[in-house]
Amino acid sequence: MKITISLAQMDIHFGQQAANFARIESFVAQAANEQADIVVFPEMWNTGYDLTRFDDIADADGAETKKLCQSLAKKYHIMIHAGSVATKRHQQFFNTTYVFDENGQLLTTYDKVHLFGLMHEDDFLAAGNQKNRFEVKGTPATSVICYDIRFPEWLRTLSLSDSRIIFVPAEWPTSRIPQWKRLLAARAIENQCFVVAVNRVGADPDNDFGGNSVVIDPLGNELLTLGSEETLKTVTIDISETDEARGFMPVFADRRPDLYE
Ligand SMILES: NC(=O)CCC(=O)C(=O)O
Repeated sequence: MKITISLAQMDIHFGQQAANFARIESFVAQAANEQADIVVFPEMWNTGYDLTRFDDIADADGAETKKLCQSLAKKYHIMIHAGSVATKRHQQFFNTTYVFDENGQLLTTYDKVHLFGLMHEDDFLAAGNQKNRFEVKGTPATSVICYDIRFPEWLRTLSLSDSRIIFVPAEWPTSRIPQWKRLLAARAIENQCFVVAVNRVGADPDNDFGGNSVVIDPLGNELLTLGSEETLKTVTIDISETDEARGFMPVFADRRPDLYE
């Protein structure tokens, strides 16, 4: 099975949801024009980390995000991994991923599990506590968000449902891009799967963000690496490479979960 994936490495207007909503159609249209099966956006692309204003600007129950992405998915007949967006539910705020199929149907919802204290998420957001699993052209996949990649036990837990692709939307600062690359490669190698990671570019009042969105194969090779400019790039992956990696070295079968508690 081959899957064509577009990485929408966008800049984000700080706290301006309407402006960010207005920008995504051009990325979706370009991805569809490049025959992509799925287009992937970065973390919290609706507002950025304008945390103190979330009461005014976070998307209530993700309703606006869902309406927009469902209509774009249907219009361009393409799956949309909507990165993540700031959402509001029951008087709490979340950093939430939505994934839509090419008919606009919502396939999964995931709230970021590990909140990132260095960017004050834990002061403003509630943490998620649920796994997620969905399919891209019949291939099992899962999603985490940014800081989650520093928790290999969480990605392993998600991978045990036979995920062959791990998606990672991010707002990862420029100063730690070398760690971003190494962590993502390690997660791909140890889980013997593809990693599709989309970082934002540009800056907010506290950080510069370094792009370097990347698609990594199950052996840790970078198949596509973006620079630090706003852009969309497309690559095709071959899922049979995950079977080859797992057949050659049966890491999942060799696990000793009885010793891991
Ligand atoms: N938005 C984030 O979760 C950033 C995580 C990060 O920068 C890290 O170093 O981890």
